[in-house]
Amino acid sequence: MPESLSNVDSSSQEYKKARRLHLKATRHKNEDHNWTSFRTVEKKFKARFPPPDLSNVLDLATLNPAKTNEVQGGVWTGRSDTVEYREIVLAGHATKGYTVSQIPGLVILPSFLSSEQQQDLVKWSLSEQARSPNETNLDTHYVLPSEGIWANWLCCRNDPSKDILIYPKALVTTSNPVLPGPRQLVENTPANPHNFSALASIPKPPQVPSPNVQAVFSSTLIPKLRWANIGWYYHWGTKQYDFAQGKAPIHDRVKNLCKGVVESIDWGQIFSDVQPDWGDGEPDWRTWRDTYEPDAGIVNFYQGRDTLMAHVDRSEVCATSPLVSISLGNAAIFLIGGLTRDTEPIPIMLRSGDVVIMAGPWCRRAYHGIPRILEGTLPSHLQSEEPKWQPYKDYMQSTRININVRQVFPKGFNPVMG
Ligand SMILES: O=C(O)CCC(=O)C(=O)O
Ligand SMILES: [Fe+2]
Repeated sequence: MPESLSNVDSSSQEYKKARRLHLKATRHKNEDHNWTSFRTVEKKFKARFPPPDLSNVLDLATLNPAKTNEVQGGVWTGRSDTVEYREIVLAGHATKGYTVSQIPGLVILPSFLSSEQQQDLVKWSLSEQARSPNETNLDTHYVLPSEGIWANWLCCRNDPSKDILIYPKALVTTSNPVLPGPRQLVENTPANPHNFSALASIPKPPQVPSPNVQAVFSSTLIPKLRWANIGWYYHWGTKQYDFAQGKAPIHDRVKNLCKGVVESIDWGQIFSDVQPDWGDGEPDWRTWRDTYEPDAGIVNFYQGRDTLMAHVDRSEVCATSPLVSISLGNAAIFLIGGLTRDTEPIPIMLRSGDVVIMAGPWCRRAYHGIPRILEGTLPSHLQSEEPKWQPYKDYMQSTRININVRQVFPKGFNPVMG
């Protein structure tokens, strides 16, 4: 058994069941799959049996003495010496940053957020962001309560007499074919300043509500929440922003946090020894302190077995501007590779409170994804017994939240006015 899995109990019923299922599922394993390098690594981390070996996973928490309990208390631990990286100093911040030589423009800030900030962002994601005027995956199929699905659930959790049924949209609109679930794999044209008005004019038909869903209580819907948009609305069918829908406000809490992250990094240090090809344009990192202004994003809500397949986020006109990605709750394996799926990705452990920044032309075009949420990794500070935290604690037991914030347009540019 690999060193990193020495805590797995191979005599347990659960392990034996996983082994039985694995043997059944791999009866035809000698067949030639023709997978890309990315797909092969994804498959490895997704596997329930044998559980993945994390000895090649970059886990920067192992460098931090303050994280010893969290790291050693869990089954899942990676290592700090799997790839070449450089430590960077963050202006005005006590924690450290790291840049990985193999992925120019990737910056990892382990434990950047305090326990209080993590709790606040979990609350914000559920109670403020996953409700109108923002869109969620549930809006396609359900007429959601105006106070939001989370507030509705909090209220009837203590008083079942307040439980109201949430009705399917198909009952109130004309019904049509059922669409596949969220985050379908659609190859889209990368946006840039020259083609964005052509992309903006591609028809963006509304998602069709399923005629097969039933009226339900909010407790049934909460575990089905998968995403909520931030700022500009995203059209999943075409994988382009739908500017005609306008823009939901982007909360100061998140905007200021992301601006603080970008300002704390000395980008000269990041791009001093690696010079990715900036194409026709000048390297714009010199101006990010003034020009970085997030205007879109998504909050991803992952349940235990959810994954996010290899993809590139290329719908933003600002193709090099930093993308700031915040991890909360259970830990995950993040894979990041190269400009095609044929580059073998490097696996990185992301824990609650970590922030990742993908910046510059190379990193912003690198394939990345989440093949695995690591069960049982909710840190103790998110398991507080404080009464008001109880609903969040319960929900977070099996959840990872990722707040993924982007800049679509140069600061001050309005696509409607031009
Ligand atoms: O969950 C993550 O850490 C990454 C999410 C992501 O890549 C995305 O939302 O585009
Ligand atoms: Fe992404």
